Amino acid sequence: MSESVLTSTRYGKDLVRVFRVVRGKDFHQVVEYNVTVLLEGDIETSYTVADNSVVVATDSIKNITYYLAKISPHILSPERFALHLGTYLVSKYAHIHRAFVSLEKLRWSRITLSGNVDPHPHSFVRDGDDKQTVEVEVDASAGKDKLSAKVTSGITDLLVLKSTGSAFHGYIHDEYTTLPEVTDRVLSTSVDLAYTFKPISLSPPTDTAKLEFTIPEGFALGSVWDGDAVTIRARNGTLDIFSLDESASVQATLYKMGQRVIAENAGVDSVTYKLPNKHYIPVNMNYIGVDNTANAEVFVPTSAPSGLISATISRK
Ligand SMILES: O=c1[nH]c(=O)c2[nH]c(=O)[nH]c2[nH]1
Repeated sequence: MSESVLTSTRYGKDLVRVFRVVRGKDFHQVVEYNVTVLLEGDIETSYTVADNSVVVATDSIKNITYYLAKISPHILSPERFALHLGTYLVSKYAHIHRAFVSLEKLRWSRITLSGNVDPHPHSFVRDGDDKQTVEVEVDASAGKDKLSAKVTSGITDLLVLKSTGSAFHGYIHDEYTTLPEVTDRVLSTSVDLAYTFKPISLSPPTDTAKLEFTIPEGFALGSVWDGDAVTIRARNGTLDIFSLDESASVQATLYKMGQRVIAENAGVDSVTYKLPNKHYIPVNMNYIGVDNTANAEVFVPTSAPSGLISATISRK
């Protein structure tokens, strides 16, 4: 026993599902999040000597998440809601020094009815499996009045495919090579990208009971760090490059996507892409005397194994 030592601790609530409606006069706005909240602080004794007096129950962490979803003016912005929740937790509990809030925002887009141009005021459709992601770390270890935060946001599960405009040749040929070189192929990937904003300092709540909280100026709507605007630009830029690039490889296309995110978003320091190469393999029909190679039309979609190409592109 004496040869072991507790070297890190972190705990909290995972998979908190929360939906919020904001009722305006003419329009409703809705958000659905999957939230994870983890805490670090002076909690070692709960592990080492079963001291529960230092434990904010994970059930209470869940309740705080719902309560903030009810009262936070920042609920519609995943970055700002996560910052509010993290800031609240480290401010309320003296012995909690860091809060890690991760959330996924599911797509609910307004329905436009047939024959109408205006979107419906309170009906929505899940128009894609891709999710907006946010990871916020609120750090109070330098003092409760000196809060700082790191914010990483992104997109995951954005499934794309192009039926031409992609080649792959010139790679190493040796005794292990079976892959034929191609000047035209189907390219498909499920885009996962995450961009890191410049670090920010936060104003702690002036009154934790009233939950007054000042959002850092950078994350105000319309600023270069406005999370929703960055997400829309990153999504559109990624889809543009994917469609327009005459792809020499997933690697080369990925790099162009990353350059575009850095160029278009002054508040972003770096962006990491993870792109699985979801292979579509032409079916060999030689056995029946049919050529399905040069202008292949029939493919086997394969989910495994897949290539996995990743890189981080940073501001110089
Ligand atoms: O774009 C690609 N990059 C690779 O590294 C690779 N490797 C492979 O087998 N096919 C591909 N395609």
